[in-house]
Amino acid sequence: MRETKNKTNNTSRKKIKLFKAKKKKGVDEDAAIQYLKLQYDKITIDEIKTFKDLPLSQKTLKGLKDNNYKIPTEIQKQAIVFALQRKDILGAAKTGSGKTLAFLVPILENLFCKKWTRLDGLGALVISPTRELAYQIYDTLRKIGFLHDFSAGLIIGGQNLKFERKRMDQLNILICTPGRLLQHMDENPLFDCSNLQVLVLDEADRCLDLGFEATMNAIIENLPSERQTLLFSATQTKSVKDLARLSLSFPTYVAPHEQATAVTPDHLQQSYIVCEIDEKLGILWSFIKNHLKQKIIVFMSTCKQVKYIYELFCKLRPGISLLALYGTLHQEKREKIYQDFCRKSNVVLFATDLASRGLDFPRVNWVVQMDCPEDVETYIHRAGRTARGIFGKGEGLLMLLPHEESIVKDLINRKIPIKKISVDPSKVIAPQRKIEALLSEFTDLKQTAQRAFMSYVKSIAIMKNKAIFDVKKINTDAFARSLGLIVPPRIKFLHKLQNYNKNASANMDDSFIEKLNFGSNTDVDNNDTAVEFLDSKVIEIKHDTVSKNNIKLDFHEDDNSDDEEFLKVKRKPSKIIDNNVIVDNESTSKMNKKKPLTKAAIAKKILKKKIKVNTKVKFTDDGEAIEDDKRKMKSELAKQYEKENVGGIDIEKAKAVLREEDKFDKIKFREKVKAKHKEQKRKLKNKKKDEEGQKDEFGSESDSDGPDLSWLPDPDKIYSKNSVSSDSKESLCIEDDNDEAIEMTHKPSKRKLIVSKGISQESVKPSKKKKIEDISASLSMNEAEALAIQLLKYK
Ligand SMILES: Nc1ncnc2c1ncn2[C@@H]1O[C@H](COP(=O)(O)OP(=O)(O)OP(=O)(O)O)[C@@H](O)[C@H]1O
Repeated sequence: MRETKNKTNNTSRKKIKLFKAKKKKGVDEDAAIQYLKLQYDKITIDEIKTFKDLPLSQKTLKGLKDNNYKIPTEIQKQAIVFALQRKDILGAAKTGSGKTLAFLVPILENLFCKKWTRLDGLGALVISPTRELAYQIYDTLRKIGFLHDFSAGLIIGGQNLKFERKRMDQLNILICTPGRLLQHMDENPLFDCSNLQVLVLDEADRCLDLGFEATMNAIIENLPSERQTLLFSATQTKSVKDLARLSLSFPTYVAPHEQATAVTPDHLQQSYIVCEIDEKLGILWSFIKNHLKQKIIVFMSTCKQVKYIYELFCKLRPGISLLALYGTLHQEKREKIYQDFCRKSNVVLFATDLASRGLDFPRVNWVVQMDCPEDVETYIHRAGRTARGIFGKGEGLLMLLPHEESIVKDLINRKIPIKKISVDPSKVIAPQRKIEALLSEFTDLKQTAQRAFMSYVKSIAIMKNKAIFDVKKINTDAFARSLGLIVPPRIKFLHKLQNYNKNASANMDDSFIEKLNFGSNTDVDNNDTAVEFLDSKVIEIKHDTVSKNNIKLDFHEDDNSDDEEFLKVKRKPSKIIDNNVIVDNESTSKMNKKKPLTKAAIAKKILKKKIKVNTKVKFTDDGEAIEDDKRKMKSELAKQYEKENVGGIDIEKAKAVLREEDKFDKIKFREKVKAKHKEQKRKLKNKKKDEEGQKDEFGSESDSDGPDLSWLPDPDKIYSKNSVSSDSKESLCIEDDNDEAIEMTHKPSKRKLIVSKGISQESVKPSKKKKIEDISASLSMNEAEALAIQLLKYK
């Protein structure tokens, strides 16, 4: 009993302990939240040395500590404090300064203090302009928020929409790209943002620019107005219009580096070179060959350029891993390339501006901007892929064409310390002959080169800053040759431009280019003459005009290497219609739409070229040509036309020939009809004759040639009524599942002779039948049997 008692006592004690612990936890949490909230207004930013000095939950602090985040960066200190005070924030800080944590920590704390649960739905929304950046943010959130009980989701294009759909109502924190988010808002009934507490736009200026305008407007419309809004970017928007779109009237502007001497990271060494367009490829090749132990990102203007340079360099084998990241790649490939670049060291990543914003590739040594960036902002983001974090170091190299050098002024005006350097010509090796040989060997590569050429020229033509980007100043022939194209692809709009130049000495203004058609078709002429197989000896490019004052670009080798890389940003290219008005892609694409290419138009094009159409000849097994009478021309005019025909079609003559041929066809048709009628008449006559012959001498019709069996008794009179006449085969029509009528022949079931005591019931008269039934009913079994035997004998 005692034992039992003891046992009981133990159990109850345990239970009490458990209960108490739970209650304590809840009480502790409430108390902690109360305490934290009280601290929010008492924080002095200057006194914050470590994350512990911030009023953050234990769960968040542990998450930060476990990931080695101990000392907050300037933007983190300021933004976290203001965000905890529930202010809207406009955050601007240098690239790589830790803006991601500056918004993720407040999100966690906000929801934690509100004791957010799964049942409360979506509490925070983070929008990123690219999939890779969204993935990166999600990854950081998972790392620092692993102790919290919130559910987080990554919603980006290229993923399984069905999978995302089902789980949408279970998410508390959503990291997404604008397009995919809007898709869920529009189509997914489980998407509910009515309870949203925090909205974050990372790379806010990009999210709010023209490319995303319509999508973002639609998203913002659907969000509750009562929310906290945090905007972050290294190149923050201060546009009143943008802020009004987000209903931000008095956001707190947090820009810890505003007074800094440079807007770019302190340990980023930046330089630029000026070269001719046909020297670029050789310089890039030489640069890579001189930095085989480094991690490098090379930015180019278009996807097609990236594709070509990547494929070409892979074939040229520089002796370092090569990767390419651009938007037209499949999502899975993009993810793999991103991961590969993060993991690898000694690697070159060729990328478009998709990879220019936000991506945090570890230990990148060099950022090379092979093409002039669209604007200063793009330059800052591209260059910012290196020298990241507190101790990050890196170098940036910008390649400019002589007429693009004016951008340097803009860079310097925006506090970007950049120096001009020159290339040591003895170190530049352009594998020109090798490239040409490769292009003549691989047709696909040549086509890729042509596309790269076209896409670059077009990208320059549609740039809005005409003071820097001038398509007329590009030596397209030299550029094509440098890509390995011996015959430069013909670009229609450039041709028009040249003709215009020749014919009119009038001033060439930008409006002319703007009027030209920049449809998506690349008007590449495929009439390149075959490239001769040349000796693949490497040619050295001599640079005679190296300025003595310029610092020499040191193509040193360095063992220090690391790698990572990433994605591309989808941007709707803007087009200038006049100098002040920029219109987005959608509207311009409508304007630039070419006439639809119909079959008739294609045919006309071909005919114009006087192509002689092949004739089809059929042969017998013995190899003799079978003449097709139908296709033979009959009229003299047609025969003469056939003889004369040298290609193409003389429409008028062809019409006359057809009219002549038509006469012969009509005669032939009449003859055919006559013959048909004759045949029908003959058949009718024969049928009549046959019918007459089938009648016997008594004039009766016989069904068959067999013996006359008419004397036999009618079987219907012998068999029962239930049985079916042997002559009658029923045809049934049954509709099957496919609504097709199936004809079924009904065979009667086996006939059963129903004979009552040997007498056919049909053969018995009804009055007699009644009598027999009466008699048999009154008799016993034995009597009935005896009667039946007698009757049989009698019969
Ligand atoms: N407090 C910190 N202590 C140490 N490292 C940090 C800290 N905060 C951020 N980092 C690291 O710095 C790097 C850059 O951070 P993050 O990507 O957030 O920069 P960013 O300001 O968003 O850059 P960008 O403007 O290019 O988007 C990351 O590798 C991150 O892990």
